[in-house]
Amino acid sequence: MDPRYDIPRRAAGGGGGGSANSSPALGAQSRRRKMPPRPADFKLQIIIIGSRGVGKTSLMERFTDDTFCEACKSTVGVDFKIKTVELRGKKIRLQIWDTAGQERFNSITSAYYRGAKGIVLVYDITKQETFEDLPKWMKMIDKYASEEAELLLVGNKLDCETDRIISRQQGERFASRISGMRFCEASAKDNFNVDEIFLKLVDDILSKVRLNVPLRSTLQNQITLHTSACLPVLFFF
Ligand SMILES: Nc1nc2c(ncn2[C@@H]2O[C@H](COP(=O)(O)OP(=O)(O)OP(=O)(O)O)[C@@H](O)[C@H]2O)c(=O)[nH]1
Repeated sequence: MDPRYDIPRRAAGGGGGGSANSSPALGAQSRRRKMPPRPADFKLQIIIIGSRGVGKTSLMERFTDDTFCEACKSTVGVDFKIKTVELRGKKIRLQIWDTAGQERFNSITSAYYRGAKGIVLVYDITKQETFEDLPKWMKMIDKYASEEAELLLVGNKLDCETDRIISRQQGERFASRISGMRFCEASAKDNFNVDEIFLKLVDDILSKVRLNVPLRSTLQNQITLHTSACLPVLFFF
């Protein structure tokens, strides 16, 4: 067995003694395997913010790994995951920053706002205080984020409809008062609207940048990390 290719050696030599180059079959195989993955066309950062326990980590992990944790540990400082998506025929590498909801980490998390091209602000539809905290998060955005950043308000835990405290209309009304802010409800647990949140945000970022300056000069070379997966595009907005 050739340890490099996991291919039985006899496939290379046609009965023994032949070199790898003498077999068209292995030649094609090895060429295929050596092909480096197509590099991302664009790279951009998205930050997820919101009060403690609203489901920021859960939304990120559902999107990047399609997993859900019933009893996650609270995030300390910041964490991130990478996911590569295909959109408008382009390969886009997303670096998603998951921030701690606890106020004591604000001095750490605020440092990550500046580089974000998209901001996902999350509240829990079953917890009044997480909705009341939204103006506080908007102040953080005004203070630390780029004015160009795309904003998306997410009411999470839609699967808990019977415990709902914040109506959809309240969420929509809050978002409508902020210029350019989109709104949706989602469930990390049920995997409802999760891909759509991130893909729509990326699509909005791409549209906006395209109107102003060439994408490559603004979005490329911000980060260089490994690739994980590709997704189809499904919009609900
Ligand atoms: N029912 C339900 N529970 C959820 C959902 N999303 C998250 N949770 C639960 O809510 C709790 C908090 O989720 P996290 O993802 O850790 O919340 P967070 O916003 O990252 O919390 P911090 O890191 O403390 O800021 C966990 O027990 C999750 O299982 C959801 O869509 N539905």
